Amino acid sequence: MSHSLTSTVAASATRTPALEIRGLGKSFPIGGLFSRESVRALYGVDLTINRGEIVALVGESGSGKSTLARCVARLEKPTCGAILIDGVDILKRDRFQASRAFRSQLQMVFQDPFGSLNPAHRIEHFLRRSLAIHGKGGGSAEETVRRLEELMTTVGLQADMLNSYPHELSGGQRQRVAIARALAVEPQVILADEPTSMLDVSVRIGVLNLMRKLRDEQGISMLYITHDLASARYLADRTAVMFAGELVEEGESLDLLANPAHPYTQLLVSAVPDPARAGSYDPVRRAELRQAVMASTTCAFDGDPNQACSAEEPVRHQVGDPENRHWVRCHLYRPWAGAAGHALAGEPTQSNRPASSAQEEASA
Ligand SMILES: Nc1ncnc2c1ncn2[C@@H]1O[C@H](COP(=O)(O)OP(=O)(O)OP(=O)(O)O)[C@@H](O)[C@H]1O
Repeated sequence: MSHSLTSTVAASATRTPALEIRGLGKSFPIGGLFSRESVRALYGVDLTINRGEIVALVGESGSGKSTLARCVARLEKPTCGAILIDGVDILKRDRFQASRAFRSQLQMVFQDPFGSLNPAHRIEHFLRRSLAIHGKGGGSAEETVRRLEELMTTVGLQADMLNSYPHELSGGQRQRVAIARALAVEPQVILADEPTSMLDVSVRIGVLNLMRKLRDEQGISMLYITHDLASARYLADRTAVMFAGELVEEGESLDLLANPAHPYTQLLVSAVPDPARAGSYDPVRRAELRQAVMASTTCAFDGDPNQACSAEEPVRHQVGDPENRHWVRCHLYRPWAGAAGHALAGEPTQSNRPASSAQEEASA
């Protein structure tokens, strides 16, 4: 898809998939040359990002977010699964590494705006190179210059900064250059791996607003990887939660973060101070919650983070209104425990358990 930087594309996300991840798995061999041991970093990941949609992938350190990003970016070879862009499985099309055609569909913005720009070159060099490699510079020298300036304006930078070196720019400005470099290629999907985590809090919001603008005005889809739930709520249409290499919950961001159903999501949410929720950050409650989760013997929280739910894998349960496309995979989930469906809510009593739940269970 090609889009002019000045054109305005419909703001609302369509339900047409831009990026589909199906059954993605990745194991890393460990223990040396003759070892057969491996660590499972990803398992059975299914995730769809529609056109003009931002999906946040959240999880704590080690949950597998970066491995997923690296597999999707073709920097790592998945053990199994499929990755489709516009319905075409790129793992089959680009057998060993990312092709130029693939790079023109999907671009990455990395965490470190300092490391991703070679200090020896002026900003103009990075953008001009992207335009040239992907043939997006236009026919004439004037057109290329116009395009360079347009890119700078789009990301909120002065055109005369094209002559600057990376060290002359602030972290936020450098991240904007990294985004401009990705935009130069006119990608359908941007994969942003913790793009604001190394930036000052004061400039983070500007970068998030820029990403929003690109979605709303150009219909670009984004996979936004972060451990910051507040920014996921602010930016992403939907949020998916990753725990020990598996997606355990997904839904519209506002609904999911207001009504977390998986104990892991509840732990993440409980760690975010929120003045809107009275007493939201209660360290005692959080400690109790973590203890309850860890004491459970029926799911991955039972001590071995690489172990799937002990006896059998949990299936997906719809949470609340189907319109919110909110689901959870957890044996502890009790649909009858109320709208929030909190996984750690106790067993239902005769009085709070709807007849329909009992019937559903009986007929299952
Ligand atoms: N090259 C590798 N070799 C062996 N194990 C790896 C390798 N890369 C990742 N892992 C393991 O895979 C799991 C997921 O790691 P990953 O870096 O994807 O997590 P993450 O959620 O991105 O964490 P962070 O936010 O700290 O980057 C971890 O247990 C990690 O130790």
